[in-house]
Amino acid sequence: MPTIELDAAAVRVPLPGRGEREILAPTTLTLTERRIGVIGANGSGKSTLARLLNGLVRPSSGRVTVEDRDVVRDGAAVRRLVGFCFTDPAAQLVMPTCVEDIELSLRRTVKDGATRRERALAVLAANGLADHAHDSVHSLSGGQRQLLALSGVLALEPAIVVADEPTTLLDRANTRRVGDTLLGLEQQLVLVTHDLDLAARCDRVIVVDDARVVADGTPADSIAHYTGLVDR
Ligand SMILES: Nc1ncnc2c1ncn2[C@@H]1O[C@H](COP(=O)(O)OP(=O)(O)OP(=O)(O)O)[C@@H](O)[C@H]1O
Repeated sequence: MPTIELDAAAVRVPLPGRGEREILAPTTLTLTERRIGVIGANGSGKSTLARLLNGLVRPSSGRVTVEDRDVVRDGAAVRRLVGFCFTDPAAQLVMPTCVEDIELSLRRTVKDGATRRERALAVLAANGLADHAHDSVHSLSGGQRQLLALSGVLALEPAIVVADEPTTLLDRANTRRVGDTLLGLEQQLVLVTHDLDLAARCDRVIVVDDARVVADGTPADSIAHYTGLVDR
């Protein structure tokens, strides 16, 4: 599996007229497991941590590297390695039909139009969307839309997938479908989630509370720590 390293990486944002606020305290982690869950309360800093991993957020101090590439200095290389899946697929889906949306993802890497179409159809088929290739993105269910957004990320064959609450908008059946797809990926997965059943299926779970990592270990230990915080 790839290696993601945070070396005292912290994120601070300006508070107008009042200095700065730390939204992630200096954090040092080495992530090498296949499926890494990140859990914690609303506003605790999970998305900030996830966004550091592909340069969507830059560390205010410290360093983040992916396979020894610095997310700030080697941003383009890091974005090729790390695919990012958002909570709301609408943030990623912009073309009228499903196949066109995947083709858009592939526009830089596959120059020939016929090959691009072939590759896009294969990616849709691999994610159970073959029958919807020529359908409007808007005709899909919420779960199918999330799978389509994920397909667009997977089309680029990233070594790592970071998914930020990808099932939050989904019902139970679609949560299971999208969760099964993500947890079954061959790639390394960093999964930010409020779904403790999905977190329990990861190899390692990190708990974020009040802008810092407060637990990091087996799913059972980390989930117990988190529920202890909630019940406190
Ligand atoms: N660019 C920014 N400027 C100011 N504050 C920010 C910025 N980005 C995040 N924050 C604040 O930092 C805190 C942590 O945000 P973050 O999105 O990382 O939390 P989260 O754990 O992912 O929450 P949720 O579960 O609600 O998605 C929140 O209070 C948020 O309002």
